[in-house]
Amino acid sequence: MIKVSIIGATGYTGSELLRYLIPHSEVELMYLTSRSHAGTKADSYYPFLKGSIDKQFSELNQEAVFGESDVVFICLPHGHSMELSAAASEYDVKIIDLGADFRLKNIDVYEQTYNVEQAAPNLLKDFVYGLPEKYRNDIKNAKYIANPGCFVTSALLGLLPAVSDALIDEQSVIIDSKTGVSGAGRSASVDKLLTELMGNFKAYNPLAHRHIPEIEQELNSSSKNAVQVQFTPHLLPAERGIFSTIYATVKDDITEADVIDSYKSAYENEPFVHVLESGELPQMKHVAGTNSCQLSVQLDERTGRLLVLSVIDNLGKGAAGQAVQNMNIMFGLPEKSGLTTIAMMP
Ligand SMILES: NC(=O)C1=CN([C@@H]2O[C@H](COP(=O)(O)OP(=O)(O)OC[C@H]3O[C@@H](n4cnc5c(N)ncnc54)[C@H](OP(=O)(O)O)[C@@H]3O)[C@@H](O)[C@H]2O)C=CC1
Ligand SMILES: CC(=O)N[C@@H](CCC(=O)OP(=O)(O)O)C(=O)O
Repeated sequence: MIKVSIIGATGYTGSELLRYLIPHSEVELMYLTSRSHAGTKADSYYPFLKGSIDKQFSELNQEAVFGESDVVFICLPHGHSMELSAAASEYDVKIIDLGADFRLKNIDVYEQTYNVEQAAPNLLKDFVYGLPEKYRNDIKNAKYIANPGCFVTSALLGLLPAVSDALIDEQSVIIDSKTGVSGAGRSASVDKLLTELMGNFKAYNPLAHRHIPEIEQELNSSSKNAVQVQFTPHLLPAERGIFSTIYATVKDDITEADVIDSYKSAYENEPFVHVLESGELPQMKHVAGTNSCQLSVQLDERTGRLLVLSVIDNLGKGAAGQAVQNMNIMFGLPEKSGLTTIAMMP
């Protein structure tokens, strides 16, 4: 059994991890840490876990958590993983960080984007970017994983085949994303109230969202030419889900058959990425609560633009599901272990 602990278990990604890890046949849960609810039973804090778990949250005791676990998921706000990972490096324990502290390889870019100092620069080279569809072989041998951002996952899965196979003008990419509100975490702010969200729809952080450098880092490392993206996120009155509508101009002579071949061959052996058939369109509900990504890929012959619709659950493939997929790969388990949930319909 793999001994697993979660730091920051009371948040949305922490509770989503529990939903995947409790039924996982190879996992033994060790410590679930919380500053604010140490001593509270997990199924009192989260009654949806009644009958599924008999554990309580505890304060973070680094010696116990890092000393007794095989792998620790860090589910804290950005900026908190650097010091913790440095402390963990004294122990024989793997780390999967769901935050952004080790995703950006360029220290200046990280510090400008997140407005904090990179306090553990020596560990950066040891963190593998946790997108299995791109880095599966590196993940197998990794000690530390930087789990990708949620918007970034939807954008990369929607664009990597086109960029790697040089099908599109690399400067023409537009990513128009919509997210459910759980992407912002569990601590409420006024703009996340039901009264502000219901019947409403709005953009935020246009031109400057913190996921832009992460998307460009990963597209550029798969491209011969420099890639630049225009990315605008929007907030939906929904609990979870990301729907990214992606446009890019195709290069001369590229046909729809080239595009479809590229995506089908990139993902034919991927357990969680599904390229839809012609005429099928993805919906957020069809991946809700799962680790799946559904992609619709079309070429508009009239405008010469590729249109990709990429749908994930921000808490699934965008966070906890992908983190469990990475754990499975790191420990040599079947990749779908604990991740076989099917979305609910209706
Ligand atoms: N929500 C999403 O869809 C996604 C989130 N992520 C990333 O995952 C990480 C966790 O996100 P999420 O679960 O949504 O966040 P939440 O805000 O829901 O939970 C974070 C938890 O961390 C603890 N915490 C909060 N502030 C601090 C602090 N200053 N010091 C120590 N602990 C703190 C809190 O637990 P307590 O007070 O009990 O200690 C809280 O429950 C973030 O880095 C986020 O950006 C990544 C992809 C998607
Ligand atoms: C609705 C909302 O606010 N979503 C968050 C993105 C989700 C997130 O947690 O960011 P990471 O994936 O980088 O960790 C945002 O736009 O900043």
